[in-house]
Amino acid sequence: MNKRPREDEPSSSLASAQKRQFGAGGGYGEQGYSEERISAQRVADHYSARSNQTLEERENSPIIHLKKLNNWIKSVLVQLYARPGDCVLDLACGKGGDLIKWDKAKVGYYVGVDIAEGSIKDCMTRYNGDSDQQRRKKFSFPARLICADCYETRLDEYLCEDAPFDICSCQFAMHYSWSTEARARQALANISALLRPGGTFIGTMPDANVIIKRLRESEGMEFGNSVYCITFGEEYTEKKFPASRPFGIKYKFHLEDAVDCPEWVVPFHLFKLLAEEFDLELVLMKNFHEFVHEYVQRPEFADLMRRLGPLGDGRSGQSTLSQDEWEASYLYLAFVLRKRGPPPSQRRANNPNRGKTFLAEEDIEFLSI
Ligand SMILES: C[S@@+](CC[C@H](N)C(=O)[O-])C[C@H]1O[C@@H](n2cnc3c(N)ncnc32)[C@H](O)[C@@H]1O
Repeated sequence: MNKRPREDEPSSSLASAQKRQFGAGGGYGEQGYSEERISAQRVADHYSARSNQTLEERENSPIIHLKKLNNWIKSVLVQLYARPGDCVLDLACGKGGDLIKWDKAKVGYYVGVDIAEGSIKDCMTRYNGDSDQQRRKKFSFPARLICADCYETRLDEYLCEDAPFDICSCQFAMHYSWSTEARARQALANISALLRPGGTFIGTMPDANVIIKRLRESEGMEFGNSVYCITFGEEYTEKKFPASRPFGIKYKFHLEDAVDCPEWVVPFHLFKLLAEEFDLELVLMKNFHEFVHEYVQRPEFADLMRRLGPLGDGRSGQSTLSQDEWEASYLYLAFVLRKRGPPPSQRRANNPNRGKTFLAEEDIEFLSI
């Protein structure tokens, strides 16, 4: 297993960063604001355009084993932290790739939010049980699907009647909030306000330590392998990232058969500090390599690994995760945060009006900012 690199990317100074970003008068400049929207829209368009793959297309993907490994990691997080009957808030839910995981955890209610209209519609199809991939019974929990920018929209207000949620999940997407401090704050404000005290926030995102280390090791502004490529702009030629500007550090990320859009570096120690401001305390943070090594030791998760198949099942001739896919997985980390405060002594009664068990397109709620 690779060793963790030292923590040498942007360091803390939220206050000074805030002053720079907001200027004396506070608020966005006109230009910064529209740039942000344009970037968020680019991300949304990219994901919207990626339609649901058939089972065959998926199995032929050059990163099929990486996708399976990612699914194993998300399943472990869900199994560790979700409880039967839980109300789930899935931020940046995409095409609903985690619905089966939540169903296995026997959750009671699900709200999925994503900025990409195409993805949220695919999520609806999957939820209704008619997607090509699914071929399974319908899900047992009622659901609600919302198309919105989770990092701009006041979801705390919009979803206040559904709150509190027991668990919030944001898988492979928290870094899209880190383009400005205002967005990062809105993301955490939404999560904190909607979680109950003692509620859990689970997620996965790029590991800034690894990305910055790889950039510094590379000769130019680009690094990667046969499955991924990361490119930083010329403004970072010195490969220095001042502590005073920890937001908006953009790079281009290409992951074969999956991602091709701008992303932002999230210095994890700042993420942790900012989360604390919103009463979210760190429970766990592990790079994917460490996560795999640790949890595959547990018999129940080793068994799940065999069933999902990212590392093969030991039969000869079976393909497994390639070295390049394993290296790409090193770019990510998993985290768990807990909302401060004592959990309520009683779970709130389930509101029978919440969500539906079959969703039509008209049921998808569209929120503009
Ligand atoms: C890599 S996909 C992950 C999808 C899903 N969480 C999963 O693990 O399968 C990233 C998702 O983040 C969504 N996303 C990006 N920016 C967003 C934003 N500002 N608000 C809501 N969703 C966003 C994208 O549309 C996309 O569905």
